[in-house]
Amino acid sequence: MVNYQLVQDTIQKYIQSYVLNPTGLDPEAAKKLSIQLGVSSIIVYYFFRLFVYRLYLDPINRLPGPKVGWIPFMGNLDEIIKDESGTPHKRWAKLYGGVVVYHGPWNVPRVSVTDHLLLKQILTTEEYDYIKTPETSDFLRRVLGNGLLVAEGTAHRHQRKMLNPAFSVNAIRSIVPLMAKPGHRLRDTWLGLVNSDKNKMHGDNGEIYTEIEVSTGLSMATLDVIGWAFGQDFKALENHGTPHQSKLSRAYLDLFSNDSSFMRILTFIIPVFRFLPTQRNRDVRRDLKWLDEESRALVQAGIDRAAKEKATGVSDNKPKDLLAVMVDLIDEETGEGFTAEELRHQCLTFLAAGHETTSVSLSWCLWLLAQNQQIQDDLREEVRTLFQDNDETPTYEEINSLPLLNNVVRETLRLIPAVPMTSRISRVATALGPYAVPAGTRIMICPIATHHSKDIWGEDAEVFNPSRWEKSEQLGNAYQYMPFLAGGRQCIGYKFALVEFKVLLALLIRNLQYFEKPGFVVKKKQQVTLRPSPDMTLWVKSV
Ligand code: HEM
Repeated sequence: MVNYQLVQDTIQKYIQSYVLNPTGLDPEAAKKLSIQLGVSSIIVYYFFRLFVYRLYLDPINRLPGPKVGWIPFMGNLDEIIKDESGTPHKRWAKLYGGVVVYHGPWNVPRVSVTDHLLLKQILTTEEYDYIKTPETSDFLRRVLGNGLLVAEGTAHRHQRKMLNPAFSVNAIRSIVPLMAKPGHRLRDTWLGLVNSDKNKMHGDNGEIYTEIEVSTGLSMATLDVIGWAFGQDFKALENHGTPHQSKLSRAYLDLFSNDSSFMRILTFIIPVFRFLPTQRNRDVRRDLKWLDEESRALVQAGIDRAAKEKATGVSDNKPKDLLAVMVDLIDEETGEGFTAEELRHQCLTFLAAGHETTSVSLSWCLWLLAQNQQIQDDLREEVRTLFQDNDETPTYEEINSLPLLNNVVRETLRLIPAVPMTSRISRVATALGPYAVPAGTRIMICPIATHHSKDIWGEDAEVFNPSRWEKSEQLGNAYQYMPFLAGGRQCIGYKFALVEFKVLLALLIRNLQYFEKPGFVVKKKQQVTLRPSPDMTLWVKSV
């Protein structure tokens, strides 16, 4: 046990013999002086560390990059907050090249990489020398569980190898019919609104339109798709706004809401603020509790279903859902499958990573089509060929056979990638081109910057032009076009997402026409994904 009296006596003895006796100060003045000295040393230390070292002495500053902004200790945050997500990074890439240093909160240096060869090095050749930043992983782990998205090193390699079969073409082919169900529901909901007297608006041309906030419906529909993929009908869309709405959909709606309050920005700069007893923090804790409860029930139901089907032999000829495949996965090395708790974490990962990304992409896609009526008409015509005999449940092959649908999806993900930026931290000292990069350096990977580069895509790089993909063999390589990232951590669900995107879009475009709402100004806000802010609202007519 610490003897505090002894510690205090010893300190006093030292102050007496080394400070008071030589200087002749009385104890009160000495106390004041030592407090002053202590405080000024702390200020000098932090000034040196956060300002002098991070901006001038850290060797990383040899890389080219912009000067810091006017907010003290906040690096280039003024530019980052003022502009849309990725815009400063695009500008810096153009001004300074494919590898740029800028500074984040507390002047922490960040290296933005847009050069495709260096991206290949980071994402593939030296993949495991770069890990996700601990703050991002800690934040994501709270919502997504301890699954594939936040795993690192051998744990990641192991989980990825085990989970790959669940996302194979064969596995996805069998769930395509399930993906169509939420699409039918959402289309019918919107058609119902259009055919009702609600939300009617008069256009300048004398026509009558229905105003629909599309983001929420799309979010509920994509959550339902993942629900079906896990063998359950979440009824997120059906029960939205009713007392029967599930805790799962309420939690996700709240967690992914467009909350850009001052407190949220402060929490981003000072992470411990998330422990303050604010209403927002209380809501987040409640949402996480709900996710925990619901994911437990979901996984247990999947395990019970699999056991029952095995016992009765029913499963043999039936296509398996994603959860059933995951329940059956066996690690070749250990002969073990996932435990219920591991399955729960992976499910939480797929639920969150899978539904939000696809729903924001669909929101942006409808908005782009609303601005490009000719492309929208052409797409509708193409899609109608698929639904000629009124069978609205396309197969995997059918949905992938439509060239314009394919190009519209690719182009939407190029122009407005749902994940415009992601970050890594170098685990070991390395070199990026001619520049030495110390261990612990933050690396920003900005697909949006390469996606908008005129050098790669030509003068119309920032224009929605699906026809550019007709000559796709001449277009950007895997490290220039990367809505799903590239390398060993490329989105495991990308085939699932592309098919889901196409199925939902085809169903939603068949009988509905989308228009921009006059005067509606929408911003692209990055809250993990690039969300429309405010929620996307369009004018709609039936056709
Ligand atoms: C349009 C839809 C989607 C987009 C744009 C997208 C994009 C991405 C991106 C950029 C990453 C890499 C993040 C990083 O490492 O920093 C990623 C990872 C991941 N995505 Fe997706 N995603 C989509 C849909 C889905 C779906 C439908 C699922 C699952 C059902 C899914 C599951 C995952 C998982 C588990 C990871 C982590 C992979 C790993 O680290 O090995 N995503 N996604």
